[in-house]
Amino acid sequence: AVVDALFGFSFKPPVRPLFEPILDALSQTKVPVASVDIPSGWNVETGPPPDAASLNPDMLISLTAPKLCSKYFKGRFHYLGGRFVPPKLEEKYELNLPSYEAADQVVLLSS
Ligand SMILES: NC(=O)C1=CN([C@@H]2O[C@H](COP(=O)(O)OP(=O)(O)OC[C@H]3O[C@@H](n4cnc5c(N)ncnc54)[C@H](OP(=O)(O)O)[C@@H]3O)[C@@H](O)[C@H]2O)[C@@H](O)CC1
Repeated sequence: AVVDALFGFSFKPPVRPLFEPILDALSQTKVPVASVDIPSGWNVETGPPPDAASLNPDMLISLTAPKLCSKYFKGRFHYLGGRFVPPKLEEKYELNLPSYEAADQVVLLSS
């Protein structure tokens, strides 16, 4: 698998030309791609760019809490990691995080 951790929630489209070949390779490869938090090139809320061939990873590992763009994820496995949110913060922002099993650091949200 290829781990995609190039851009996250601070990415502002359009991608600068220097990075275009990397995003093209990521979106065209037949090797499964595992994206960390935000698939590179996606908007944190609105997801894949509408006017470009975008990256569609096979796996998404959301961090802390799934971002809005995760509803556009069509791959096989969606995990959540980042088991460090204090309960008071979780309540304040109504994060409704799932329960982690035992000492697990990730939880499978959908497959
Ligand atoms: N912070 C936290 O509390 C937490 C953070 N977390 C994690 O960190 C991730 C966010 O990391 P991040 O904010 O450091 O930025 P990220 O989006 O990975 O990269 C920015 C870089 O991209 C560049 N760049 C931007 N646009 C570009 C373009 N069009 N074309 C080319 N380059 C462009 C930009 O360059 P610059 O504009 O500064 O020159 C900069 O170098 C987030 O997704 C989550 O996974 C979580 O664990 C939760 C807690």
